[in-house]
Amino acid sequence: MTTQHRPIRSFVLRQGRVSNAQQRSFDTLMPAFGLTYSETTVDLTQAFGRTAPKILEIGFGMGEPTAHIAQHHPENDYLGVEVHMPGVGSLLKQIEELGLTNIRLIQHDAVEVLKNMIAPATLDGVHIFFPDPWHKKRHNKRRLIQADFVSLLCDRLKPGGYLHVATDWQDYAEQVLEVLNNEPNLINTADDYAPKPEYRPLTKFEQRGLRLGHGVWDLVFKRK
Ligand SMILES: C[S@@+](CC[C@H](N)C(=O)[O-])C[C@H]1O[C@@H](n2cnc3c(N)ncnc32)[C@H](O)[C@@H]1O
Repeated sequence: MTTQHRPIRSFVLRQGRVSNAQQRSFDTLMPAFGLTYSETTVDLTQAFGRTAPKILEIGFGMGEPTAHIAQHHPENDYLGVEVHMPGVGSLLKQIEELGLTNIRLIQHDAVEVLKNMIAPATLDGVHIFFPDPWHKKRHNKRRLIQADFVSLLCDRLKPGGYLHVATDWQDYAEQVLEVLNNEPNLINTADDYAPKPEYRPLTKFEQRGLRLGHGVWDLVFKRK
């Protein structure tokens, strides 16, 4: 176990302009796989056209883990929320290439989506992989995982549903652990950090980081 603070992936994610291919995927596939943000709750059964476990992913970035997980778990439906348009285009392209039918996307702020579009007790799981670390002390308050946000997540999770957070910043991991431990509606599935669940793929950045001795922390909690 390492105690370094260097990020493995956070700065690797390309936050650049939308490529032509991403734009094309966005234009052609968003009508089929995208949900428009609205201030009324969405019927997820209708949106996916079937009854199946519904997993929300917040901030999927370029979407490789999302596509991988959806491909290997066709029994589940995955709702991805991301603000970054090249990422949305990139995941749509993977949906097309892999022929996936169990992903829907919303390009919007996930906090507003949770508040307004997701009905209470509807989610079977929530994935938050490598949330922006906001590593400067004065920016820590911008971090997504805070007590109010976690309480909102708990309200939207079904009893028995899970929350899975992964981060490569040790001090963020410690903060997440503290916030989740303090949420009365959650119970830790491990003593503190969890082993990486089988479904979360190791990306090449993570593999490289692990080879260099950097750490990644998974936290998996269950809704009571
Ligand atoms: C460090 S990246 C990680 C991306 C991806 N999960 C991964 O593992 O590669 C964090 C992502 O969260 C997205 N994000 C941050 N705040 C968000 C919010 N409030 N709603 C939706 N997406 C958000 C950012 O646009 C960014 O793509």
